[in-house]
Amino acid sequence: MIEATELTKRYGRTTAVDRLSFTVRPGVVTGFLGPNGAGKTSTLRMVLGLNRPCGGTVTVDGQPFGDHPRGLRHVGALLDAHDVHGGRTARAHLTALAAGNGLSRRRVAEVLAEVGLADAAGRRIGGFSLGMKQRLGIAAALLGDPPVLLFDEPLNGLDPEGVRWVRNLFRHLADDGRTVLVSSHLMGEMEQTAEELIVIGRGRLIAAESLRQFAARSTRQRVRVRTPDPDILPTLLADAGARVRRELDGAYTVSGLPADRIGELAFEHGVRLHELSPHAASLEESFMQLTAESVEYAAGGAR
Ligand SMILES: Nc1ncnc2c1ncn2[C@@H]1O[C@H](COP(=O)(O)OP(=O)(O)OP(=O)(O)O)[C@@H](O)[C@H]1O
Repeated sequence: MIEATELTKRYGRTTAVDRLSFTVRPGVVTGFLGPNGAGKTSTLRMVLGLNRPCGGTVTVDGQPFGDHPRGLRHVGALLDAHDVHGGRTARAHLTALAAGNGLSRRRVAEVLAEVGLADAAGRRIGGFSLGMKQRLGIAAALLGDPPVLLFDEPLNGLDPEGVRWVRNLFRHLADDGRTVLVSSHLMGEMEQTAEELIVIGRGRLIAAESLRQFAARSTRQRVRVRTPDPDILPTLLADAGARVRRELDGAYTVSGLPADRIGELAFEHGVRLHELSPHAASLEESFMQLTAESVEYAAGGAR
């Protein structure tokens, strides 16, 4: 279990993590979500004791990570897949890590096979694709067979087969009773990966709940309407409290009124409709709405 309490990190005048409190439970995959610059990496680095918090605490199974004598056997982490010595082979890289943590060479061979890099074990990492580096980083995280695993943007650079493999791996690790925390800036990536979510923006907690709860809370309906009487309908809907946006193809996207009410209003006023179709907002859209306020750099310039 990972527990953060009022965790805070400032870099000069930038507050990267702002009194953040959350709990990550074992046995489920937890997605750590936030737009670019939200403070995910800073938080993970504090969990691992690589950065010192300016305030608050974070513990892994009740202790600050630095106090755990077992290192890689307790927490495995993939932070930056590029942070490896390109001149080394995959096997040499993992063997050095294993030696530093009292782990066997046999374990190196096992994890190389587990991540699908057995055939590339003797190749220099400098020639690896990003996807292969991600696999190597995951192998390093698994090396000590730890009960707690952290992955920072592990799906970056993976092809669809790789993404499916990683999702299955995370699910199996969680099913074994491990604590698995996976960061991403894309809700779409987490939709099929995580059961629990911790959503942050500008270093602050926005939501901590199950994916199902998040979906139920944030799904908003929009209705697409087409009419050959465009002079009447938009005003009618706006007067009834809806927000109406005209699309490039001439249709209207209406939010704030259910489809049946729109149909009734049109009928009552003799407006012909050629289309009336409700659409649930995707989780990605809901996430974007929820975090819109906290996006550090939005299109159109920094805020
Ligand atoms: N070493 C540092 N020195 C100064 N500012 C930093 C440093 N590390 C991070 N920051 C700033 O802290 C904020 C949070 O960054 P962080 O990398 O933790 O976010 P993130 O959610 O991981 O973002 P991304 O998805 O872009 O990796 C950003 O404003 C970033 O510019």
